[in-house]
Amino acid sequence: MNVLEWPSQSPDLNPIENLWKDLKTAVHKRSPSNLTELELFCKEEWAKMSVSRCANLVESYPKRFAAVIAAKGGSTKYYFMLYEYLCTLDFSVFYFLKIMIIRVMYHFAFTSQLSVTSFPTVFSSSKVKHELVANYSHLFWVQGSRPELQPYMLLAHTDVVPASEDDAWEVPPFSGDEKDGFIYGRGTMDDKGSVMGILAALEYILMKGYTPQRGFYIGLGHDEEVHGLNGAVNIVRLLKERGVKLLFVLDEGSAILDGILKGLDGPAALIATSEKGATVLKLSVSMPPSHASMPPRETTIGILAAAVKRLEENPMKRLFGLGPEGGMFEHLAHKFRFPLNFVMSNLWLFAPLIARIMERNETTNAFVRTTTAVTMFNAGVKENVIASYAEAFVNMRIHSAQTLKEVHSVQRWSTVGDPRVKIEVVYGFDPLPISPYDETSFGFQIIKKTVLDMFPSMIVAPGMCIANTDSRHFKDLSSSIYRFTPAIYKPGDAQRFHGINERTSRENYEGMVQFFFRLFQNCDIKKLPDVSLDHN
Ligand SMILES: CCCCCCCC/C=C\CCCCCCCC(=O)N[C@@H](CCSC)C(=O)O
Repeated sequence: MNVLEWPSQSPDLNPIENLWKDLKTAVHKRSPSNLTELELFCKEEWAKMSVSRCANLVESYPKRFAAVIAAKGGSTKYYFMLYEYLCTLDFSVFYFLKIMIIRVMYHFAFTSQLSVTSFPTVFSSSKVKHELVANYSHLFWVQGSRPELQPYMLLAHTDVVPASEDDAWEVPPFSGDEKDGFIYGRGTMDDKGSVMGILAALEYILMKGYTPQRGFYIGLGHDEEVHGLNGAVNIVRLLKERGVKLLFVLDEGSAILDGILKGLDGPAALIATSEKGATVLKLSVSMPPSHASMPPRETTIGILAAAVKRLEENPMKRLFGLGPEGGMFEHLAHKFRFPLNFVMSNLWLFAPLIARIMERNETTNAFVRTTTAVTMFNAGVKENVIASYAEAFVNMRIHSAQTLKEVHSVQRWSTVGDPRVKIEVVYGFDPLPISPYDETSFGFQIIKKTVLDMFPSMIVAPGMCIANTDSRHFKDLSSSIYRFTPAIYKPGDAQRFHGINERTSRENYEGMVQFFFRLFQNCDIKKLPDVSLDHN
């Protein structure tokens, strides 16, 4: 049998697309007025699909196949007929989002690539220029009607950290399955949710015929989890060559926290104005190998393990209140319950006390200090040979009030403290500058306005990103770099980043699409919101 290859998501060849169309037509005729009705009508109409209709679709397969060959693998009239038909429908936001959710699940389940057919308007609009950078990253330019307005840029990334099916996920990590209102899968939070949210919002706004006044870029990196050295760095290089300066940049890196900061009444949207620096150190110990029956008093493994233990037992000093987290807690102070509201309003006095409370929890500890995480330890080749070499990798995230140089010297001279342990710097960079967040800061105020448009009573405050993002490569293109995803995270969610059961709720995904949809329009407003009317 000859096996023919074609893209996994080729609607021209996929009979299910026609059935989707039938389903949409039938459901649309019944005008569902809420999600429950929509679900019910979908199920009822699906059950009515006839066997003969399916048989016809299978029989017409050779015709569609021939058309795809004639189009040299490109789109055929079959796909565009389907798409044009969909465009004639009067989509409600509800209905549109439902389709987008089906698309995002489909994307997670079946393809690792951005599909032209998932966002047909984006990829066919004359207002949008798309280019591949370093083969796999995507750069979109959405042209505005007023070229004199400075453009802004949205960032997200398509790559993810590994996930193993052996790690007790509730659903397979690359299934994209939905369970109890959550879409599960590696990348749903970090950061394919943002990729899909941005593109879905762009698709929708273009379908609506909205022409933005202010042009904007969208950069989707493919190697953020390994420093963005091919993706983000090359996007920056291209933009620099083209003389682009950005009004602001918005990337992942912070979110709406609900119940994560103890004592805070209600959720808070934290727009990170900076991110920590980082360094990775390699510690290693070498000695000649020997027989396990005559062990030396200390082995490579023992020496290194002791050094690693010293690192864990001697965390870097508390710096709470001396970086942008100080401003964050002062902004939030009045929303804390008594006596925390009083304490938070007087950080000059109470910062050391708060730091001791915050360091007890691993998420809040990250705001207090430069963190130290031993992430890899390799040694030994045979169970009866004394290992000649042991190495450990130490991943540190540098608090804004510290420098890379200072961190290196503390680790070298006081904590590792054993000349037999060789210390090499794998990489390192300083904490990022703090972006402005006063009432004249366009980017910050527009992101804030967009959050408040969606959640009018939300507390919005400047925050700090405790991890690292692609946006750090953009600091020569803009001094206003913000990290924020409009997703609501609750206790337990922080552990899903790079952990198991990464997931996004339907509400978070819908919120993401709505947020970017509104942001595109808010960036066209002529006057910044009057912050004196701000009730936060
Ligand atoms: C790291 C997760 C912390 C979760 C804290 C919860 C509070 C903040 C809420 C949400 C925002 C989290 C955004 C995290 C973005 C993580 C991006 C990332 O993983 N980047 C890599 C980059 C590797 S290159 C050095 C990283 O390891 O930092």
